[in-house]
Amino acid sequence: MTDIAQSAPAVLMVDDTPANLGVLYEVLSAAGYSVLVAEDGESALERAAYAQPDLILLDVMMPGIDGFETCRRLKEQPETQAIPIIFMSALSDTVDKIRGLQLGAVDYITKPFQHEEVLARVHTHLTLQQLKRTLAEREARLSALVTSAMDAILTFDADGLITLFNPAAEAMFGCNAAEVLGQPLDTLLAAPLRQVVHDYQRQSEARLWLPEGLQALRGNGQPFPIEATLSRTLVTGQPFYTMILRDIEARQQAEAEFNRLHGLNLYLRDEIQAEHDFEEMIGASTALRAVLQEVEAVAGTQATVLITGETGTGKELIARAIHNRSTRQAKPLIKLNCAAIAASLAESELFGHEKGAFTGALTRKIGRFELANGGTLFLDEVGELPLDLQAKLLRVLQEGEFERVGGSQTLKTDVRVIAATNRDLAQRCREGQFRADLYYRLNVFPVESPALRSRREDIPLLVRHFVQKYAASLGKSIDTVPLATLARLQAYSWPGNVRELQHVIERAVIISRSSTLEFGDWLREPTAEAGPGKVSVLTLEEMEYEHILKALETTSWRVSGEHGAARLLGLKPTTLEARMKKLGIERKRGGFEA
Ligand SMILES: Nc1ncnc2c1ncn2[C@@H]1O[C@H](COP(=O)(O)OP(=O)(O)OP(=O)(O)O)[C@@H](O)[C@H]1O
Repeated sequence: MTDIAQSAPAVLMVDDTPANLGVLYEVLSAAGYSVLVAEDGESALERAAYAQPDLILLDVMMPGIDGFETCRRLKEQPETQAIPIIFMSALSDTVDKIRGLQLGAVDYITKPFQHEEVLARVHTHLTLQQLKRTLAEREARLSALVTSAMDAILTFDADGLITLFNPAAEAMFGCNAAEVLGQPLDTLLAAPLRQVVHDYQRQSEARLWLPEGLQALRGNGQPFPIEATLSRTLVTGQPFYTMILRDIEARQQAEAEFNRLHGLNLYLRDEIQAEHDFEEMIGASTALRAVLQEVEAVAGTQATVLITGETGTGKELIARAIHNRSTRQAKPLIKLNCAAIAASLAESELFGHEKGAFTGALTRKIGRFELANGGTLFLDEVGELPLDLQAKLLRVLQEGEFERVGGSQTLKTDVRVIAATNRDLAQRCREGQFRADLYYRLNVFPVESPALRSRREDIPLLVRHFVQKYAASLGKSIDTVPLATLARLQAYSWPGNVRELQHVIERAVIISRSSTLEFGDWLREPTAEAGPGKVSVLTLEEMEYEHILKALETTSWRVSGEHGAARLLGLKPTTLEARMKKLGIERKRGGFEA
């Protein structure tokens, strides 16, 4: 009997005659069954509930509750109702047989019985029972699969009527199974897909893959893109179809967004390249050559670099040159101007934030440290970084770890930091404005960007470079710079350094009407009228104060824009404002425009 089940099947015999029980016990045990016995209906109910036999042989005539009543109760109880019952009785009355079967018994054996007949019937019903169980199990597994599938699964018959519609299909189409079962599938398909399904029904292929390009219709008639498989099975000679669909609307949207961002990324890279890559560092002075040597030396290392120097001397250009010569050059160089962002937003700019981290954080934002992963982060005007952020910056520099604002997940990043400042950071440390530990961490490799007035021999080269650059962009041809102009340019002190020179040359090119550069009376030394002897009396700071004040008065206290003081001085508006603050230059009431 081992073919029926792994362990020996258990048979419960219920009979009030011990002799009958004895004989059957012998026969069933010899056939390999595990045999249980009960002498009356009551104990049969108890034993069956407890031992869960695979089959029950039940005598009809018994004292107390008879076999019929016992059968009725067994079929009533959930734990015993599935056990097949075979009645045994001396009665050959058809009425009783029918009654037994009506009560749920599977068979009937008449006493006296042949041993072989008993064994054959027991074996048959145990086999049937086992098959039923296997079938039920398979059905349960299949139904769980269909119910829990992420893809919509629907089946339809040869007439195109829907016969199954799983929960994923309900969610995808936005209608209940009850509404669509028995309805034509066509109502859920856009015309081209409908045609594909009809053609498929006429062909003999077992399976058809429908890649993207076709649309189904939601319950409200709204089309949406899908990809699907169609398959055919024969059930009792009739074709039966299964369609498994995937809604690819979200995926297509995500792909479109990815492409957009990828494109944007490439565009920005190109823009950055166009802006800066070809921006050579012009100059042949000893001071500039020394800087370029330092750039070459440090570029290949992973060392943090601190570039110091006055505004407009080319600190950003130096940072880009280091990045472009480093092993990180294929990855982005991301820039953050620490002076240009509000202190309250600086942390989120550096480290990003999670959605809902603060009012206005509507989506997750990726910070500069994440954007620069694998590449370089250029922290311009690092001296302006708020103190609390200096501590966080130090942690990333030391451990390569940080958290987004409002996030609990610790993120790792591999970023080389290049910082720049026009401040005296050591002095800022003494004033308690800058963390000394961060200063030492940044100052691993200091590079000093020389002021233009300390390398005047570069001025002619720079002038030629900017004249050519702006003339080309304006479609002009300028080949002569009068010696007197050059002499004036070389004599000037250039507090705004190369940026200031660049702007005055641009201005000159704009106004030039011939092939000779025309130059206006734009270069006003703050101390020019004081005479050469007195220049040394003024400190640099005093000179700067005077110069900025004059520029602000000339521009009616307008800081930014085409006619602003920043432009005139060759400074970034944010830098000018920072300098004004430092020097205590107050905006004039009423007359100031930012
Ligand atoms: N040696 C150079 N050759 C050509 N252009 C230069 C040179 N140095 C600076 N420039 C140009 O001058 C302008 C200012 O340079 P940059 O922004 O690098 O200065 P910076 O020191 O970072 O200024 P800030 O301190 O104000 O941020 C840029 O347009 C840059 O291309």
